[in-house]
Amino acid sequence: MTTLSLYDSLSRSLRAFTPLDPAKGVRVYSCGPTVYNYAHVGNLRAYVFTDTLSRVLAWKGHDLTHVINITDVGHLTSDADAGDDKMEAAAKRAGKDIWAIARHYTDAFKQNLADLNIRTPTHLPLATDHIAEMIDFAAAIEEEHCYRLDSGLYFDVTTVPDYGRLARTADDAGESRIDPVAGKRHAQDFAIWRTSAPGEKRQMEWNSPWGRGAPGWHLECSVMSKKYLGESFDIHTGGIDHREIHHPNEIAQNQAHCGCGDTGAAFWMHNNFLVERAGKMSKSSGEFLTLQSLVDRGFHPLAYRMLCLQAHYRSELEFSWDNLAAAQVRLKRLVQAIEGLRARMDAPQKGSAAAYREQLDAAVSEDLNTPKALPVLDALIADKKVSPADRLAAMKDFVEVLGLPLDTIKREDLRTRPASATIDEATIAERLTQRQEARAAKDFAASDAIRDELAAAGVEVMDGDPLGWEWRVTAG
Ligand SMILES: Nc1ncnc2c1ncn2[C@@H]1O[C@H](COP(=O)(O)OP(=O)(O)OP(=O)(O)O)[C@@H](O)[C@H]1O
Ligand SMILES: [Zn+2]
Repeated sequence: MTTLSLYDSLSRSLRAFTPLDPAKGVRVYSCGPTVYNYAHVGNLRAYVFTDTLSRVLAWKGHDLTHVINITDVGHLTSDADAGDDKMEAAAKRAGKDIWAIARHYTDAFKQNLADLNIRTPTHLPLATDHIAEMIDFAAAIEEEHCYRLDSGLYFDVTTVPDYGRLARTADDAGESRIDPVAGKRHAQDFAIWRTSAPGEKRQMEWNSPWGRGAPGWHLECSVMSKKYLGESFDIHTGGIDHREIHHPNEIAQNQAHCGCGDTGAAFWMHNNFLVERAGKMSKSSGEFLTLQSLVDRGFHPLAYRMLCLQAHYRSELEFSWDNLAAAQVRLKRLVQAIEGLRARMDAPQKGSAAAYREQLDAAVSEDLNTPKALPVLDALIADKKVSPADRLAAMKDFVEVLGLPLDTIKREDLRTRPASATIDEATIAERLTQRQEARAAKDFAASDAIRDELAAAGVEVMDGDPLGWEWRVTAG
């Protein structure tokens, strides 16, 4: 197979990937969701990306350990040291038990992963299950790297070499984004333990050598990556917002803890944003799209996966309903073509499909270039010089690598009804049969009446549709 090259944000270059310690397989850590709300589809782009990464690694024969953590404490409303804990703020707003909120959104996140055919990571650890280890980690670096303030234990970023090398904004403009905390030695110093203010009522707090309080968000990832993957592991991922503050701070803690220059991961990889016309999709800004809201509009979750795969993970991707609809059509065309191949399995053997596997390998080995791999799949499915059976066999590699379950998904699965539709599939099928009968009997008044009835229920009849779709829902 071709050597895999991956873009490392720290060296700002494409580098050939080889496992740090082949005996340990490949170890990957991905910053997980903050479970104070549903993940928006932008957040989910980050996990489609990590899933592509882990699928490519597994396909190339690596034994993978993948961690996605659940941030159920510590992430403040600003990535810098200011604001409320996002979890506490959400619980207060909803007047609910914070643990119930965390559980609810964690379950919803797991469902999102399943719906997008994202492989279940090896570990999905909760930050709140690792408080004792976080306290140990902080205690171990306290003397040489930290100082105490009334508001908590702070990390002095000048105690490690090259702080902020990862960030693109480690200049004056960047620093100004960090809100001041009284007494901090340097603007970029950050809390690794936040002590509850006198009179502050937190639902989640723990005793520590620095008073009752909660861990800092950056500390969690250093502790959980070290626990599940070791002090040095292969790849750390996150969205590009993490390149600026969260990951530089994780790196600083890792360097402090190992007492060496090691940043923790051999590769630091970042996916670009899903944006809307108005800008980055963001949970904190209030309005955002969940996977369920796409389903409610009649889209299959895998249409969203297809949309993600059509863009390179390091490019910005613009979300629009038209783009999503086009991705769903592309998926439908593939599924329809594959159903056609399945009907012709006894056709005689012809040329070989081996070249397609090589082209797939070449595309994804080039920093996971999925937009380049998709046309290879189209070409394979359409190649009349290869027998249908061989095309279907060769397709399995694409299924594995791209995570589109083309071997099991059916056309009907892709015909999702919007939640607002007032009619079910069986009724639609029944009406369409009656309409065909009316047309056969040249009773066009009856046939038109049925079409109008369906239109009123949000279903458009598609006569002569080349995809053989018969009907579709009108955007509801
Ligand atoms: N619009 C986006 N496009 C792609 N990835 C994103 C986007 N927004 C956030 N991410 C990534 O999603 C992952 C989960 O982030 P997390 O749940 O902590 O988001 P958040 O900071 O609470 O949400 P937001 O930034 O939307 O307020 C992170 O890797 C983050 O970098
Ligand atoms: Zn993290």
